[in-house]
Amino acid sequence: MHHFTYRDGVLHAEDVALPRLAEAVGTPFYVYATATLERHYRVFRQAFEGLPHELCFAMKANGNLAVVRTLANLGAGADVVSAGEMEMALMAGVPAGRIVFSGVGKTAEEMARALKAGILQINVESEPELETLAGVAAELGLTAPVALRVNPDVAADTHHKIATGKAEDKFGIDLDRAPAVFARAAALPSLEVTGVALHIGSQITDMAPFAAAFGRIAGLVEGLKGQGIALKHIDIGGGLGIPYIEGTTPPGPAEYAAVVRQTLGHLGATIVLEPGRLIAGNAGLLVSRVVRVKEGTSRRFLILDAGMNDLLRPAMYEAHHHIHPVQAVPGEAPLRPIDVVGPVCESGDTFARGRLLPELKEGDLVALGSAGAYGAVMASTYNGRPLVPEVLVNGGRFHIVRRRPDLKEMLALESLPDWL
Ligand SMILES: Cc1ncc(COP(=O)(O)O)c(C=O)c1O
Ligand SMILES: N[C@@H](CCCC[NH3+])C(=O)O
Repeated sequence: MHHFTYRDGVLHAEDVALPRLAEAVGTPFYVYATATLERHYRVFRQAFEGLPHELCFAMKANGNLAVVRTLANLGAGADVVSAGEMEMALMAGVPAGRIVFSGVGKTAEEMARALKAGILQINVESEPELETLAGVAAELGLTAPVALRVNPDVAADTHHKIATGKAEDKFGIDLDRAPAVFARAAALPSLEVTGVALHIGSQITDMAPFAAAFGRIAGLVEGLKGQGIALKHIDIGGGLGIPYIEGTTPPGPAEYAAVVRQTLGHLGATIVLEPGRLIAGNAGLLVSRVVRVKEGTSRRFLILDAGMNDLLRPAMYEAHHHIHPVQAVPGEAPLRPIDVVGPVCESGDTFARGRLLPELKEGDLVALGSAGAYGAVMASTYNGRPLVPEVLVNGGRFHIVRRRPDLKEMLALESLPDWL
């Protein structure tokens, strides 16, 4: 069941011991477990069995080439939000016909690239975007497959920075404007209206907002049918939350799929799913080494070689990530509260405050859990720190999918003007 487990006294990713991996790759690094990715993908699809659907993995959660290839091999499509993500999806082997393109700020150039690639659908988020897309398609002599992203004005109980479905959020077309915009889209000859899209936020662990939003969309779809606009696709976005805290079990794909069946199942459309976090989140760890332990006057600090630039979520969303000592800890080992921090020069570079951990010392390895989604993709080189490697394990083997650049390579992107 679990693909990160203690064996022979140390934490393993599948059959690879993390200390061995750390030796080979150097710390910090991200590691992803193939078996977990595959299991999450299968469980999600099984929940929707019998309902026509297309699963487009949200690449913003994890754009690692080997992760996306693993999912593409199982039949996944991709939800992309930039030309860069689209090219990465194609490179990973996702067929163009399984790619949907979302986002409020697509440029005309990005639209043209998507149309030339022949993707499944462009999810348009505003009236001006619709007009631009119609123009781009007409100029290329192509027909753009379009879904309109609607804002259902539903509050999702999640961190305010990742809620997207309220009227005041920048995403989607207001529900009451939607019929008119659909009519306009249907009248534009370079567009083919294929569907409606929504996405109310991320890390949602309560099914009620999904039910409310899907119910509103069902009403819209029925109204449009009366208007003579039949939709092939209902793209319900992503957003299903995962357990970050060990031992908690938020509703999973089965409960989510039940809501989808109840609210949208009768409409006969293909449901497009865009899960990101649920597929990749608990399939990844960030492995880091203890640089030193500092006993302050008021607090104790465990200083890691990974920082907020490598895993931004705690600093940005006060997110909780489990911290696993890589060396197995005997059951009776005393636990003491300690602040787990990185080396970056900001107090926000804190992974956990007062976390109960066994005694750890310089050189020990720890693994930050649930780091497979919105981890490496949100990393930066802040404080002159190179992006860390990403490794995929599969059974007993591993592959470094992205290696650590050396400082020379990192600096090679910079140059000085000749007048300085
Ligand atoms: C349009 C869209 N689809 C899918 C996702 C993926 O969401 P999650 O990782 O929460 O499943 C997001 C991010 O929240 C999104 O903005
Ligand atoms: N980056 C966020 C999720 C954003 C979802 C994007 N729409 C997180 O780490 O939780």
